[in-house]
Amino acid sequence: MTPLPVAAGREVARYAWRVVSRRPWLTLAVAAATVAASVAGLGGPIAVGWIVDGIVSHAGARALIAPIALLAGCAAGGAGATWASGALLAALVLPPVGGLREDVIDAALRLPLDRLEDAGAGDLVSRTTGDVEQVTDAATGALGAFLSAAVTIAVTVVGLGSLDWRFALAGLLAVPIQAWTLRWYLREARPIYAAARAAEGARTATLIEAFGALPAIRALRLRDRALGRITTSSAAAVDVELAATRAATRFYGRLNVAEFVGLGAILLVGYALVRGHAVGIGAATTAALFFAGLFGPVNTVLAVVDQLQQAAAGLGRLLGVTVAAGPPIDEREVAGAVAGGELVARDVSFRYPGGRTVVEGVNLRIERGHRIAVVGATGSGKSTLATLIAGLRVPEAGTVVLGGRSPARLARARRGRAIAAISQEAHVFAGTVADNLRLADPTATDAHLRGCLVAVGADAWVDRLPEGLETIVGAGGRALSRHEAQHLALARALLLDPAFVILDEATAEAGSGDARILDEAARVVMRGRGALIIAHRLDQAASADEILVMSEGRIVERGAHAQLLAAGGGYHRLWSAWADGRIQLR
Ligand SMILES: Nc1ncnc2c1ncn2[C@@H]1O[C@H](COP(=O)(O)OP(=O)(O)OP(=O)(O)O)[C@@H](O)[C@H]1O
Repeated sequence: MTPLPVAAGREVARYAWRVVSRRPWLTLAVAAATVAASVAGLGGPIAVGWIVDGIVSHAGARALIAPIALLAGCAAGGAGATWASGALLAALVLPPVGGLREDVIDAALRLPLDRLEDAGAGDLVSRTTGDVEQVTDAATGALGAFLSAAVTIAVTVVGLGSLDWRFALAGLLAVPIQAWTLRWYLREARPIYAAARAAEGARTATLIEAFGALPAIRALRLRDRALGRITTSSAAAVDVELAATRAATRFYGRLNVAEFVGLGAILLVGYALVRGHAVGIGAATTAALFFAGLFGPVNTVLAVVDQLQQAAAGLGRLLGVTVAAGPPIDEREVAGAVAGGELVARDVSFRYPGGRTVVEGVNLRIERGHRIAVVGATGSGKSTLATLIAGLRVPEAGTVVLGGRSPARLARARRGRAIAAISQEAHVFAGTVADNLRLADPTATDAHLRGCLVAVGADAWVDRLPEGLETIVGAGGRALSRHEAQHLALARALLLDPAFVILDEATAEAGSGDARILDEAARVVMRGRGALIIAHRLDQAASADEILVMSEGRIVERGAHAQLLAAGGGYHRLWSAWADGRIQLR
């Protein structure tokens, strides 16, 4: 297994920059509100300093008016600014972050099938769940906390310096300890969090595998083995979590030492400055309170740095999928490629990771209006060839092109009208029958949908459904038979109106009523288009313009039905055996 790529730090920074630079005024407003909230936070210590000075100089009660007014003003202003900075930051970052999951799934759908298979479902699932949540949590909480704490620290250091530069210097004594602590923590934490994400991915993969194989696990009584694997992967994840907690505890312990050193230094400097009449007791009090007010923001910055780092790592994993998929291409490029005419495969070879070559040196040319059928024994590579021609997999050697573009590239179009592939597993999406059809064209009217169902002969059974087109089907709805699912997929392909169709369906027994209906529907879908049919029943191949006979990944014979029968070769033998019912292709 090769996990999907992770975007480099540069890509993550570029994404963050795109988010803030797209709305510069909003970004400036966030900065202004955050600074205002931090400045307002200094009002409390200053007011207390004034009160202390008033007490020391035996001033009357009137001396309290100014500090109380300052306190009230700063409290009201600070509350308003804090609210504004949170609301503005949310308006800035939440819309792009909110769309991340959809963007990643959209990108994953544009990736070649083998790339996704090689990465395993667990990788994509953990990215679209754990990583998206981490980034969203950071955007809604940690990012705001970090910004406001960082600005508060900067403003407070300036405030300390404005009282007396020696206060700022004393406060900065804590910085080397904090910096060292942070460096130590990040060095410790980074591999721990990377391991935690990996362990979580492995645990998800084990669970998905176990759920997927539930019937086999039951049938073969592999419960203990499956449970054992889940327990091992869970224990590994828990161990890493414990290591992370231990590191965090030591981290906070060391930060307490930094606070002690900094506050001690400020008090000592304050004592010396007051004795030397450089500052008043009020200013020294304000300085000590300023510094004590830094404990929270410093802890916040240092604590969320690590959450932000994890979120940045998660963002890297999410952007990695979009970078690997490349940007979506638009309909004009698809139309240009289709206008280019033929779908051509040259010397195409392919093997699954770690396996033998299953398609080798295949050449074929599909013109518009022509039908090519591929026949061969089970396992000869027909379905794999279909996915290569459809652009769902990328050849290991050789090329597949349509109008100068690779079908894999064209498959990145959101609604590619170049090539439609119908596989053996026609998936029924949860939703109404109409929803299932509209995946091909979201703007299609009900009349248009009905037209497609009538054309492929599926209108009769759809009309018999309790709510016709509006009947809920798929998971949680009415279950459709494989034949109905295939029929619906053919109607959807007709609605998509592609230039080429690749049909790889094997749902019905030869000679059955279902087979005749699906064959007729397939003929309607293929009409006027270029078509590649993976013939699981030889009668599907007989009327094709050209038949390719595949054996162990190679095309060993090619020609029209009559021509191949007359040649008396492999196709002749296959046909005779099939017609006698001695063999059954899949
Ligand atoms: N996803 C996969 N990963 C690894 N090997 C695969 C995969 N799919 C197919 N194969 C192997 O590739 C070879 C060709 O399979 P393919 O499905 O293309 O043949 P086929 O002629 O279409 O067979 P069938 O008619 O049974 O579908 C087989 O040996 C098969 O086991």
